[in-house]
Amino acid sequence: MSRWKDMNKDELERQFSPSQWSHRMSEDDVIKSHVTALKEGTQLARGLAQTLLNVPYGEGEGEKLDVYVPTTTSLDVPLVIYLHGGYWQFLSKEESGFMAVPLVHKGVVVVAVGYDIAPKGNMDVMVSQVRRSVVSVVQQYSHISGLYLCGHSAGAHLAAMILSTDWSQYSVNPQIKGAFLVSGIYDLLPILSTYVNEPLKMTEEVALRNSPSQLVPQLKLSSSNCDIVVAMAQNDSPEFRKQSEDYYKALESTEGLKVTLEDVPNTDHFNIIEQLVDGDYHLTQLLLKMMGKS
Ligand SMILES: N[C@@H](CC(=O)c1ccccc1NC=O)C(=O)O
Repeated sequence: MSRWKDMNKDELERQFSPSQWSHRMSEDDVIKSHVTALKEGTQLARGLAQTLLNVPYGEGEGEKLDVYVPTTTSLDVPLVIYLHGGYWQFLSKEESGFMAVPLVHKGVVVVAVGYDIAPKGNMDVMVSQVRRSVVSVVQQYSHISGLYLCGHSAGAHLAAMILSTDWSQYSVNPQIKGAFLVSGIYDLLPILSTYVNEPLKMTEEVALRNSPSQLVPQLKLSSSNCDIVVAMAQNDSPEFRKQSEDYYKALESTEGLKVTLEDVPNTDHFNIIEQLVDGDYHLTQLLLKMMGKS
């Protein structure tokens, strides 16, 4: 039984308006504060780490990524690829280096991927871009000790689509050791009739082929050795939380996968990811532990 099918448009749009569910601030303020926190964190990271900015991973203008490099003599250097959120229509890699602050300090490479948000890009384009960014990273950084993904909101959707890739059509087969999926959307059908889809203009067919919930068998084939953390905020809306719970259940019933559901207390859709700038934050610790770097 899915609840979203019984909702009128207003209720559905409320469920998929993360800013309406924060207990900390007004709708406008929580978004403003989110963008400021991500920007400031990214500036901090760019001051602390060695950076390679605007590295192309494809021919397109928007197909660039930023690399945050630790100064380390260790041979055990994991790499995390971060996919930013913003409903596939806001934000960019320019606000996406914040999580490098504690990670680079522990000897982890962080890569923030840029992709063409709507209306320039559409769902098929964005999914293709982030998949190709992973291929490019694997080719450039063959000496890393492990490849990990982290995505927030729409970025968690894109990370889940990467895990669900049939790599036979690509030049490499990336072995992703772990994935952190934070406050994501894994079934795109409920947003089809909402304001979120206005710039995306997805048809039902596009939504279905780009829904990780429909691609669990492919994920099982492609990412069978991957540690997956599905994290949701205590104050995410019920439908957002249901997206994480349902995806977790679909993955959990799959033999061989290591999947955990993290319900992060005292967080909302925005500060659940903003706090990755802090080395003491529960999810930062969990990510470091996953990479053997705590
Ligand atoms: N209408 C959306 C807007 C939104 O999700 C958003 C806007 C700017 C930057 C990031 C956003 N979302 C999550 O990363 C909301 O209600 O939060």
